[in-house]
Amino acid sequence: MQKPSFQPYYVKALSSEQAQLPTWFPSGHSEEFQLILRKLFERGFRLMRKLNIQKGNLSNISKNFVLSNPQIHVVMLRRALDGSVIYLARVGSQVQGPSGFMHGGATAALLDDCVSSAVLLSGPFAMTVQLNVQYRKPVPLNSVVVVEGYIDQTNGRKTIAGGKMYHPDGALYAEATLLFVKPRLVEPKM
Ligand SMILES: CCCCCCCCCCCC(=O)SCCNC(=O)CCNC(=O)[C@H](O)C(C)(C)COP(=O)(O)OP(=O)(O)OC[C@H]1O[C@@H](n2cnc3c(N)ncnc32)[C@H](O)[C@@H]1OP(=O)(O)O
Repeated sequence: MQKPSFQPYYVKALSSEQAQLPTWFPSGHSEEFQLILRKLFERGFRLMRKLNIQKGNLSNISKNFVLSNPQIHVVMLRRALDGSVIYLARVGSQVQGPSGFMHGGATAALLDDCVSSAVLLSGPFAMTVQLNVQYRKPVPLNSVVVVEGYIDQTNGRKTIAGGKMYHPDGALYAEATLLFVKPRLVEPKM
């Protein structure tokens, strides 16, 4: 199933009414960042809280490479309608690959993490076994990116999923297709 790209509903959201942000909305972000978050709320995304309660086997996420990384500040949102997940992320200066731009491995990790969140929050524990990233534009350091993760289809223990990384104006930085497999035996702790 082909998911609609992020851009059309992002652009459409710009014309709709302002959503009311919760009082616990993290402060200190740019106006641009707050505008995107507001628009996402209007599209039905909700900030995830109390993750360890919702998914007991994910209670260790504070050690997650991406979510605990001081160079990658993430606000996670999820849409109940289809389980897709949005990461609003600010990438710092020390995730450099090419001079002035984000390392491709960091881009891949961010995509993998966002899509993994969509998969893990939608079903049983599964691990990435394939990650195919298409890099479309270099991502500047010290910038805000919007990452979308969604499930395409699940067939038995296998889930095919996808992710996209955008500039806040909707320009595509990178896109990925992923294959997840639910382990046959033990469920590793994340
Ligand atoms: C929410 C809060 C935030 C939470 C945020 C948290 C985000 C965390 C994100 C972390 C994401 C990661 O980095 S995960 C870490 C990187 N990934 C890994 O380390 C996974 C390493 N791989 C494995 O351990 C293993 O392959 C398993 C356990 C996944 C599967 O082994 P298994 O259980 O023995 O299954 P097995 O029989 O081999 O395979 C089952 C089926 O899948 C197919 N299959 C298996 N591997 C592959 C493959 N690479 N490519 C194609 N197909 C494959 C097999 O052919 C088979 O198909 P058929 O014969 O049935 O048709």
